[in-house]
Amino acid sequence: MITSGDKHITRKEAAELPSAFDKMEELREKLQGKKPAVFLDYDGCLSPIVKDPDKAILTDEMRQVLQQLAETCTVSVVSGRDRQNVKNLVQLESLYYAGSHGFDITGPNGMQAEPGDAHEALVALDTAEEELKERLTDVEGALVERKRYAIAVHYRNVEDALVDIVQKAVDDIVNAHDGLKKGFGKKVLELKPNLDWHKGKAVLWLMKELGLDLDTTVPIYIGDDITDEDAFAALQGIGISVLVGEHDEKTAAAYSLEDVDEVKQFLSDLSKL
Ligand SMILES: O=P(O)(O)OC[C@H]1O[C@H](O[C@H]2O[C@H](CO)[C@@H](O)[C@H](O)[C@H]2O)[C@H](O)[C@@H](O)[C@@H]1O
Repeated sequence: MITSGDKHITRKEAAELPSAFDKMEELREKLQGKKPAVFLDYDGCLSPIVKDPDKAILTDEMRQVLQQLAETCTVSVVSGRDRQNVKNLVQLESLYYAGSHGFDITGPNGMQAEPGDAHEALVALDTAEEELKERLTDVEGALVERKRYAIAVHYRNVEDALVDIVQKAVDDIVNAHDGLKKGFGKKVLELKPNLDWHKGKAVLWLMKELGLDLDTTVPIYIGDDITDEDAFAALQGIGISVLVGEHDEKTAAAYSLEDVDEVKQFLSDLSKL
């Protein structure tokens, strides 16, 4: 039985985490007699962070590693991106995809679910999208990216002196819609449904839905961003969490990998365990 109830979460500085490669024996012991279920973030984990979100392409080598892994265990991509967008980037039918930070999930055999009950937020998201585009039309470099159940407002390509304008627009618009809340990421602000749902809940939901019991399965989550912390926290004490690189806050992950190349090597090693 998996629950996501309140539990004490330990957080560390990213620099304190041991490399997953240095702890392969420990990981092997955790997996003894059990199967992994692998949950992966996309940007910064499967594909490097780049200036243009449309250019965050998955390499053929990474696709091949994911394909091989999916032949040995359940693999899911849990992303802040739109679910269909991230599926188009990965292009593997055998994987599960949780998009919009876990609000929108599909998988093999026709699985389709919106377990966070975000449907009612669609009207507020539609209105906010229009308002943001209007407010930011003259801010060079600002990009409004609509996902089914979230809006990303990117400021990576906005000059420092203008970032305040982006932040103020997001604050004003999120405050005008009770049904929405603000989230943070790498050079991005997000407007999301104001609901108690996140990547961690989506991972636990998928495990339950797929009958992945902790007696037989070890969940492994790999991600690089603040939104992945909800999944690291959900798996603390019951699974294996790996932070890729670092972000601005302390982490609930237990192991680290440096970059996308290390993720690829780790996943390849995992499929051979
Ligand atoms: O949960 P993820 O799969 O990691 O998605 C998080 C956000 O990723 C994308 O934005 C980030 O990556 C872009 C491409 O490297 C980069 O340009 C941007 O600055 C990053 O914030 C994506 O565009 C967002 O929708 C996701 O929420």
